[in-house]
Amino acid sequence: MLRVHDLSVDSTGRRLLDQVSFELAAGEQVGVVGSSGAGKSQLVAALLGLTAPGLVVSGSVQVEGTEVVGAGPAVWHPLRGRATALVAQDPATALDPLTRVGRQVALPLRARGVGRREAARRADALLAEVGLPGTARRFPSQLSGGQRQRVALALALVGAPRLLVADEPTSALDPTVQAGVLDLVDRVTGPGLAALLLVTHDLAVAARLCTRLLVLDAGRLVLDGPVADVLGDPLVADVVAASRALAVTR
Ligand SMILES: Nc1ncnc2c1ncn2[C@@H]1O[C@H](COP(=O)(O)OP(=O)(O)OP(=O)(O)O)[C@@H](O)[C@H]1O
Repeated sequence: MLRVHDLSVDSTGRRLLDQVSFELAAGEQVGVVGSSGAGKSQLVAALLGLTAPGLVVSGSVQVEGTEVVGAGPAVWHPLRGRATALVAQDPATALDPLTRVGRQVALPLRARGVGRREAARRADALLAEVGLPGTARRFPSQLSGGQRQRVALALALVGAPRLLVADEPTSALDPTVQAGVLDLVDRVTGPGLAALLLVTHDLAVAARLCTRLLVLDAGRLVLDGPVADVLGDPLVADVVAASRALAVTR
């Protein structure tokens, strides 16, 4: 699904991501953990062609065999939403506040030539699948934060992506609704379904959803292995301490 080799991201005079290499198989559920500033978001951005202007990406990222480092819209167009899809931390970045959620979920289908009625029917079905039946005519402002993140997930799933990248998908949510959204992410990814790359501060969450963990520290990939091996590694103690400290300050 994904082959990453020597991926680096540089700012002027500073390396934010340093020669990261790993592979991710179809249907694999992999967590990316690391303390604040470790480079998790830079990794996600570089993988998905979303690196901020002014930063320089080097190395190689192949999405299902297609090289995407330095690729333009023509290369990304057939991949975005189908090969890869992103669920960001804040659903507000994915949703249009002025468009009813059913229409938002239907729009990518319409863009692919699906008829109006069929697109609406499929949007309704997808909203029901993420636990929001009957909400198609609501605006994002008429939904709770957890419900909005479910709509963002429906939007990410509409193209049946083969890799779902979720960057702290529940950290903006109330703890009481976090579990429901994570269960949903778990239900729609895994063997035979989409692969998952889950960025999280929370090792417990990563351990629950993922079979393998990547640990970033100061832009470097310092560990990559099965969850049990990584959690048992002394290097991870620092990450655990950092994530606990963060949980307390939050
Ligand atoms: N546009 C930018 N220009 C220069 N440096 C940046 C830019 N964006 C992020 N950085 C720096 O890159 C480093 C990695 O940031 P990144 O956001 O990837 O960390 P993170 O692991 O996702 O942290 P957090 O868990 O706090 O979100 C940080 O030191 C950050 O200050």
